[in-house]
Amino acid sequence: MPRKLNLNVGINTTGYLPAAWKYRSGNRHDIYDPGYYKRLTELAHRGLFDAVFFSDHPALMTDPNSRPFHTIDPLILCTALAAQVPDIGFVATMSSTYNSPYNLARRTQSTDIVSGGRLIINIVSSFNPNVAANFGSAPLPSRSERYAKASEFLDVAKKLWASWDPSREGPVPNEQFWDAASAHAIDHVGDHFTVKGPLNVPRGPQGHPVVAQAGASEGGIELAARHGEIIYCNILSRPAGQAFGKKVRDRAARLGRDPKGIRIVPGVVVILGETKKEALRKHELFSGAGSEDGLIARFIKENGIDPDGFNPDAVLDAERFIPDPNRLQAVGMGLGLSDLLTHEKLTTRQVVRRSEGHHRLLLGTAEEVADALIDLWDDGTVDGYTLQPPRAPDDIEEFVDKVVPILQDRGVYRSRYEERTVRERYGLPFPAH
Ligand SMILES: Cc1cc2nc3c(=O)[nH]c(=O)nc-3n(C[C@H](O)[C@H](O)[C@H](O)COP(=O)(O)O)c2cc1C
Repeated sequence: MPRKLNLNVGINTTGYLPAAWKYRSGNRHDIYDPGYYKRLTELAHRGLFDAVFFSDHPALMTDPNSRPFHTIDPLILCTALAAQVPDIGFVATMSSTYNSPYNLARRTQSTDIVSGGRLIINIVSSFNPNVAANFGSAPLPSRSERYAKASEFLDVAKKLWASWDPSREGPVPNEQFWDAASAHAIDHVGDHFTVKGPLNVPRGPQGHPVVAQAGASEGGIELAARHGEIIYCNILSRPAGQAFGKKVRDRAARLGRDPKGIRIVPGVVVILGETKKEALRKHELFSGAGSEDGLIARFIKENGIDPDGFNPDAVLDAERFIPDPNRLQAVGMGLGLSDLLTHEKLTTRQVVRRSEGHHRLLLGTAEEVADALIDLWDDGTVDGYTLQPPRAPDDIEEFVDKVVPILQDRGVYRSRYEERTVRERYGLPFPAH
């Protein structure tokens, strides 16, 4: 089967860019209206996306000038949407630090069965202290502790997902209801979890939900290599993308895992215009910066640079932007920029037009955007993208109407849904027991 471009689309609240809510159609109550998410999912379905994507932090953002980005629980929402919109898949972000393996394995396997094999779970270890504060008085565990727990969490979840397999049933005597030997205890005893099992939900149509992973620190790469089937990341250029993909796949091979079971699916922010100039102007508005100077001023502030005497047209030193591996925020979010500057000599004025919200920024006409999307996909640097629209529904609708037809004309994107499960759509292997 010819290789096709995989596309997910983020549909959190009003869209990906915090300040872009001022330029969207709709009202502020959309963010907790199930009907609104149904309309977004139907729009994504019309665009034949592989899946809609929900990032998540179980904490309310309370900045009055920005929209809360995470509201209704993603797994609940995905389950409800799966009953209303056919074909399309669902990515629910869930924390391995603030969940239990048994409950998460049960809930996700249940959604995967209910949806007919359309669930992808994006396992994050959570890095936000406001999240930690909602789960007891203990501070956020260190990154290394979080990732050690995340790895064991997924080991346990996979054992549970495979623990009851009706296909293992033998002949069932008349007086018996079922062959209980088809369900095995897992008797897991580890550093972080003790779980007997079996799971009281049987194996689903995908074996288990597809496992996505975000986070690109050392711990994030290890988790991706061990368990990640779809890697959601920040890739701003070809050399950076190839280096990232090689790093994850080489680590997977060293761990005895077939790297062919890994798809690199970075985020991408697309802002379309009838002309490049129009797209540049929309970027200045949707980012909240107001102008190119505003974008530069924001960059200086976000990176703690002394504005006095700063020259936005001087080439930036990549070393200066390598994120502290122990910083609180996601290291992966910061690595995108330092990787870009490692491979390309760029000034601030150039950089602010290459990345928005830590993701690769594509500004231009539909043709130019389609060319850029195909560019990194064609040679295998990436397997697809998670489109992060500045505004929902507006930028999703524009992408579906203007960019999808070009991708289809180029023969790189589906013209109809064919495979039943998201695992099949991504060409991922069915998990062994
Ligand atoms: C592209 C991307 C998206 C992410 N989305 C989330 C998210 O929705 N929720 C979350 O808690 N962490 C998210 N993270 C952070 C990591 O998944 C994870 O929480 C980890 O603790 C920090 O990542 P790091 O390994 O890059 O430091 C994201 C990271 C990346 C690179």
